[in-house]
Amino acid sequence: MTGQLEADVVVIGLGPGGEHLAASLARAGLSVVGVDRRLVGGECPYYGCIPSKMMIRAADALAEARRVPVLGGVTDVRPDWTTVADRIRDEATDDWDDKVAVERLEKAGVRFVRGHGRLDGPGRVVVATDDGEVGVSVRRGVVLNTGTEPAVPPIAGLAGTPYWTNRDAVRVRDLPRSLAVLGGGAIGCELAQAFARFGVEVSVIEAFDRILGPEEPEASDVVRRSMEADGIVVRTGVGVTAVAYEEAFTIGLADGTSVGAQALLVAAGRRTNLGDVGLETVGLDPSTRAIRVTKRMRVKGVDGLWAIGDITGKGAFTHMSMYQADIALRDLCGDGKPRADYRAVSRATFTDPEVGSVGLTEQQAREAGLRVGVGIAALPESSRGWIHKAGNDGLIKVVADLDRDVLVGASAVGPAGGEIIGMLVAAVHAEIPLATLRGMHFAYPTFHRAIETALSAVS
Ligand SMILES: Cc1cc2nc3c(=O)[nH]c(=O)nc-3n(C[C@H](O)[C@H](O)[C@H](O)COP(=O)(O)OP(=O)(O)OC[C@H]3O[C@@H](n4cnc5c(N)ncnc54)[C@H](O)[C@@H]3O)c2cc1C
Ligand SMILES: NC(=O)c1ccc[n+]([C@@H]2O[C@H](COP(=O)([O-])OP(=O)(O)OC[C@H]3O[C@@H](n4cnc5c(N)ncnc54)[C@H](O)[C@@H]3O)[C@@H](O)[C@H]2O)c1
Repeated sequence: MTGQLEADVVVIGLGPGGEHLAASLARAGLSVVGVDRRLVGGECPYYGCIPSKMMIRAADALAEARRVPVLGGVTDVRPDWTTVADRIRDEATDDWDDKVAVERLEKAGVRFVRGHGRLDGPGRVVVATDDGEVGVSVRRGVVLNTGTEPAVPPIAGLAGTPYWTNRDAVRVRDLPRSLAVLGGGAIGCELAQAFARFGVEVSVIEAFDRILGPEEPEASDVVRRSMEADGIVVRTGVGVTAVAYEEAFTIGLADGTSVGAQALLVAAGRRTNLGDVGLETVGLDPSTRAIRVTKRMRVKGVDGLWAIGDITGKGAFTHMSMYQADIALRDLCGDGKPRADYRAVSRATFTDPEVGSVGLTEQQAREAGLRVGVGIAALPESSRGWIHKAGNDGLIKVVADLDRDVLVGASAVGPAGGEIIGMLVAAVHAEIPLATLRGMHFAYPTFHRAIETALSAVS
C-alpha cells in the first residue's frame, strides 16, 4: 500500500453524474475523493453524446443542403470529414485529454485519484494507480458510477479483427468506402446515418425484427424509411453469425447471406462495469448486470453504498445519470426529497427525423394492464409538415390511460422531435388531465400543433 487517505465520500467512476456529484458534495463542504481510471466525465463527452452529436449536426446540415433544390435553388454539396474530425478532436475532447475536467473538479475541492477503484469491504475503497495502491477509509459513503463498456458479442471470427466500437468511430479521420453496422439501436442508427450522409456505403444489420426496438413501431418505420432514403441498406430480423477479415470484412448472417464492408462498427449494446469493483466484499453478486437501488439511490441491502448512472438499469442516458446524482447528493447531505420517480423518463434519438419519447409505449401500457387509448397524427398532414415538405416525415403518438384520463407515454418523431417531446414530458410527469391538454392553445403553424390532432384522436 503506497498511500492512505480518509474522506467523507468516495465516488468511484466519474461519468457525467459522478463528476457532478463529487464536485457538488465538495462544494457543500464534505471531503470527497473522486476516482476514475480513464477520463473524467466518462463516455458522454469523449466517446458518446457529444462527439456523436457533432457528427450528426454536420451530417444533418449536409442533408438539409441537399433538400434545397426541392424548395428553392441549386446546391453543390461536397462533404469534408476533416472539419468534423478536427472539431471532435479540438473542441469536444481536447484530443481525448481531461486536463480541464480534472482542474475543474480539483477547483471544486475534490481530491482526484486516477486509477481503478474497488470496494474493499464496508467503508473502505482501494484504488490501483500507476504508482501503487491507495486505500481510502470512508466516513459517510461510497458512490458507484462506473458506467459501461461496449458489449462485443461472442461471434465466430470477430475477436482479433480491426472492428470499431463507438470509441473508434468518433476518432475516425479517414472515412472508409463502406461500413457495416452490427446493431440497429440508438448508437447504430445515429452513427450509420451520419456516416452515410458523408458518402459512406452503409449497411445496418439488426437481429430484432425492427430497428430502434425500444421505440414505438411507427417510429422505427419512419426512421427506417429515412435511412433507406439516405442509401443505407437496413437488414432486420437477421443476426450476425460469423465475421471474417482479410483487408475487408465479410459478415455472415443467420439466413446464409453475407455483407461485405471495408469497416465494421459493433453497436450491439453495453456491458456494465460491475464485475471488478469489489461487490463481493460487501455481499453483492459481482456478476449482476445492474445494481438494485432505492428511490434515494442507496444500494439495496448494503449500508453506506450508493449507485447512479447506467449501472442502475433505469435508462442509459446522461440526463438519467445527472438526475440520479442530484438525488444521491440530497440524500448524502441529509435532505431527502424529492426521491427518484421513473414514470416520465424521456429520451431523444438523434436520427433524422429525431425520435423523442417519454414514459410507456403502447405495448408497455397494455402489458401493465391499463385501459389504453391511442392517438396518432402524421406530420406531413399537418399544416407545418405540408409547408416544410422535404424532410417532413414523422408523427406524434400519444398513449393514454383512459381510466385516469391522463397520458402515460408519447412519441414525437420528426424535425426537432427531441424538442417537441418536451411538452409531452410535462404532461406525463404532471399527469395533466386530457381535457386540460385539449383545451390548450397550440400555435399555428407549428409541428407541436400536431399534438392537438393526436389528442383529439385518442380512442
Ligand atoms: C455513442 C453514444 C452516444 C450516446 N448518446 C447519448 C445522447 O445523445 N444522450 C444521452 O442522454 N445519452 C447518450 N449516450 C449514453 C451516455 O453516454 C451515458 O448514459 C452517460 O455517459 C452516463 O453514463 P454513466 O454516468 O453511467 O457513466 P459513464 O459515462 O459510462 O462513465 C463511467 C466512468 O467510470 C469509470 N470507471 C469505470 N469503472 C471504474 C473503476 N473500477 N474505477 C475507476 N473508474 C472507473 C470509467 O472510466 C468512466 O469514466 C450515448 C452513449 C454512446 C456510447
Ligand atoms: N440519443 C441517445 O440518447 C443515445 C444515443 C446512443 C446511445 N444511447 C444509449 O446507449 C445505449 C446503448 O446503445 P446501443 O445502440 O449500443 O444498444 P441497444 O441495446 O439500444 O441496441 C443494440 C442493438 O443491437 C442488436 N444486436 C445485438 N447483437 C446482435 C447481433 N449479433 N446481430 C445483430 N444485431 C444484434 C440488438 O438487437 C439491439 O437492437 C442505449 O440503450 C441508449 O440508452 C443513447
